Amino acid sequence: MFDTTPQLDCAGRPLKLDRPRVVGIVNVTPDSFSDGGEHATVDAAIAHGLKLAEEGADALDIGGESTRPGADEVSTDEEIARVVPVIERLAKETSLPIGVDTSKPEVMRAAVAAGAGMINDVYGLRREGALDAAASLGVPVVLMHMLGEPRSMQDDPRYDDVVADVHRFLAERIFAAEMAGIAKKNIVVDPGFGFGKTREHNLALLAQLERFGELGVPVLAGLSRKRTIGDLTGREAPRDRVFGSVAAALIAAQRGAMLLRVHDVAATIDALKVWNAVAAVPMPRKA
Ligand SMILES: Nc1nc2ncc(COP(=O)(O)OP(=O)(O)O)nc2c(=O)[nH]1
Repeated sequence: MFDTTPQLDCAGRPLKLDRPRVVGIVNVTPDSFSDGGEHATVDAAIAHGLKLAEEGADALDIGGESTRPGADEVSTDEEIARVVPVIERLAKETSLPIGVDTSKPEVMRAAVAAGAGMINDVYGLRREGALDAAASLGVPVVLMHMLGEPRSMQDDPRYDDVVADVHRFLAERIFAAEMAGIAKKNIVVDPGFGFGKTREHNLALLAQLERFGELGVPVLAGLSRKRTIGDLTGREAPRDRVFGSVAAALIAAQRGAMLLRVHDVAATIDALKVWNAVAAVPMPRKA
């Protein structure tokens, strides 16, 4: 009997989507909003990736350029120098699917050559050459919504209807990806929490996350340690936003997210274990 459970084939490393899966974040950056500088060196990032794998992450996402509002641009060479050694070592020392969080085609190619099996692009493959690079690499892609550019996206984000607008954008990016030769089974979408959104926009997107399931591809949610969590909980420091982040991850899972991109892997996995146990309980037939 064929196993019909959807899964992503990340360069030979399967990521089964039979239940919400946890993607651990490894930022090899000096200035990430969430953990800037904590894992900025290659060795520190590798150690952090191994720790997240130990904690039970289902996949890792390696980023070499901060995408926070106002972040400094990183050159292609610098970004490659940051992520490739980390990807190489983590691909060797773990059996986890490894994503690269980049928008640059050259970084995508170098990362996949080093062992990455998924491309996570906050620009939704809109940069010059990105669609063709991703199509030629043949690995799953995460298409995320962002309003404008990181530098200015939070200045004064406005939408007619944020859920409908983001939904339309993602539908267009799925179409563009398929036209470029990316198979639909290799496409994941992400509403891009915090990428040109106010707190109200982020809450509307989370409340109506199920709408994105209509696009026919898995949904990834990345709320971990973000400003909206901080605003709601009064936790100024990102590392103090674990409980709020876990709550948001659970809500996203309940509303259809199959991939949860988080910093706090162990805490999120514990919460999902409780959620999965309850989700597995057979419910009595409705009369
Ligand atoms: N698909 C996806 N990718 C993302 N990459 C970075 C960040 C920002 O978070 P972080 O990586 O912790 O910070 P920084 O970009 O400052 O490194 N958020 C997302 C997200 O929500 N979705």
